[in-house]
Amino acid sequence: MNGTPVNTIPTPDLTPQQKVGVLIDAMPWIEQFAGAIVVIKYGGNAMIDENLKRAFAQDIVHLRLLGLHPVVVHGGGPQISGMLSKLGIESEFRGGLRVTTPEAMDVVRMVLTGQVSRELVGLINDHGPHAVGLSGEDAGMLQAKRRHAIVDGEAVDVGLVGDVVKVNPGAVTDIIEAGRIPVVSTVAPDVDDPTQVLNVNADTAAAALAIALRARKLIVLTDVEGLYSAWPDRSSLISEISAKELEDMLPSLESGMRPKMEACLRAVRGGVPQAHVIDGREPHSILAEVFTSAGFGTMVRQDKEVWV
Ligand SMILES: Nc1ncnc2c1ncn2[C@@H]1O[C@H](COP(=O)(O)OP(=O)(O)O)[C@@H](O)[C@H]1O
Ligand SMILES: CC(=O)N[C@@H](CCC(=O)OP(=O)(O)O)C(=O)O
Repeated sequence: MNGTPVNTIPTPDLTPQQKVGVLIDAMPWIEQFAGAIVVIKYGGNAMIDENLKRAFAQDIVHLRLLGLHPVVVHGGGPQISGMLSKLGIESEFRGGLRVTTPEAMDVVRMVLTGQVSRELVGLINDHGPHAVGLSGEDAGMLQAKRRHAIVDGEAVDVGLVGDVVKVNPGAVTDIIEAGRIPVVSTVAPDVDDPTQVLNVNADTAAAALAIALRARKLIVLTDVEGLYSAWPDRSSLISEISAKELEDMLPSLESGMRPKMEACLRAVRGGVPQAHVIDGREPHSILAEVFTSAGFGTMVRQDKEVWV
């Protein structure tokens, strides 16, 4: 860490007393999360403009400077779709997962590891030599098994799409222990044929990594305020939901929200105390989530313990 100041965004016109108040309010949270691993999934739909991407990179560096260990797992769905259409390769989603042909898989891998990861690593490293990019293929970090999508209750073949079945977090913990910030792309070798790589939904991979790293939080940044109980009715935002309640709700969820909320459920059932879905279109939403008591978006919590 070189301690370079990263607050390049002008602060609103607060009095010195108000500024101190903000700092004092944040102190208990800074203390509570010092040393904690927090996995942050940055969805492609939240990477909508340059200022937002820069604010995201700043927040990640702020977390590190405040003593947390952020691990970034990035998506890139819209960026992959853009490249596929530029190359004239057809692509469609079934049950929130991309139908991935061998031809599309080459593009998925190229865009995630060669484009989106490089850009995020570069933006974080504008603040110092913090970020290291790696993919599920590096140092045997992820192994995946081919999976189906579920559409109207039926299993549907989506090609070279995998679900994470094994995580070896050694490479990530090495980077964390060196004080740096891992930035993970979610392609992974097929456990049944290691010469084949599979396309892993980034929410799914983030959850698996959060469990393996015993993260204190999984934070998923997307392009809505959180989970709505009656989408698209925007008055139905859920601020908090238990794992059991979410499990009951899952079959009714559609499009990208299904894998996202499955991932949150998987994370909390796997021991991560909290999973959050927050609006990545709001600058500095990560800091608001971690360091304020008001919270932000939708929090998925573990089921309350039942005492008998
Ligand atoms: N119940 C719901 N609550 C919120 N968003 C929903 C819901 N159902 C479907 N969606 C859709 O899911 C989208 C987020 O998923 P996705 O597009 O895959 O995002 P990302 O790229 O961040 O992973 C939202 O933009 C919204 O259109
Ligand atoms: C299997 C599958 O659907 N993989 C995703 C991987 C990228 C991703 O998850 O990106 P977002 O987080 O931006 O949606 C895809 O091909 O789009």
